[in-house]
Amino acid sequence: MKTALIQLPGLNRDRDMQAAISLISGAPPVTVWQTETEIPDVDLIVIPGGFSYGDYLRCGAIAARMSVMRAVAEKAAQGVRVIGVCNGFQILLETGLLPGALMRNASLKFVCREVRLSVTNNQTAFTRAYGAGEIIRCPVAHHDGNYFADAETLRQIEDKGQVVFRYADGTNPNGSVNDIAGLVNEAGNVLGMMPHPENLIEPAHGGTDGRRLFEAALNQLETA
Ligand SMILES: NC(=O)CC[C@H](N)C(=O)O
Repeated sequence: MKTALIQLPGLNRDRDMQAAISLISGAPPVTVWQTETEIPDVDLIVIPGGFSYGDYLRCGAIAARMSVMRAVAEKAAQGVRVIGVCNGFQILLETGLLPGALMRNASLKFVCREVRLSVTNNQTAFTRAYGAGEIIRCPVAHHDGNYFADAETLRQIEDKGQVVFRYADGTNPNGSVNDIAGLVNEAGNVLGMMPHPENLIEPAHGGTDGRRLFEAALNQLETA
């Protein structure tokens, strides 16, 4: 499996994502700079977290207008898997590849802590290695993670099972509606999530709950 990592000024989780992909797939991702208009032939595209363009205007708003995101949208339409984590999730929402928006945390403070997630749909390409309703640990670090969607959109994504991760055990760190921590598009090949699974990959991280997400996305389950 080949992976492309989208790079923009201000992202700071690119090295963590690179390390996770390399460890799990055995090959480092190719880095694709924001001004590129084409993405090489890959099976997975990752958009890491951070602070693209300093979070000016709205988190992810400027990044979403860079040419590389048009290329990501084209690949997504062809069925290529896409994962956006934290700022990557914000960029996917601003690009329109996922529905809804991420507002300022309800506390109006940056939160950096570990939360618990329940896997509310384990029938996707990204979550199929988890049990249904399994509770996993995952770190978060953001100030704009408060997921919101209008009532009609919310009804649709809930009815279609697009919500794949919810904050569990009262650990919702940001006020997200319905405790939504991560969701997929209708086709199921684009995942956006606020928590950072790339930071819980090897025992030195204090746990490995994020590992199975990448193993599933990279089709590495049989060798796991
Ligand atoms: N770790 C991150 O990706 C941070 C995301 C975003 N810039 C925020 O603070 O909300």
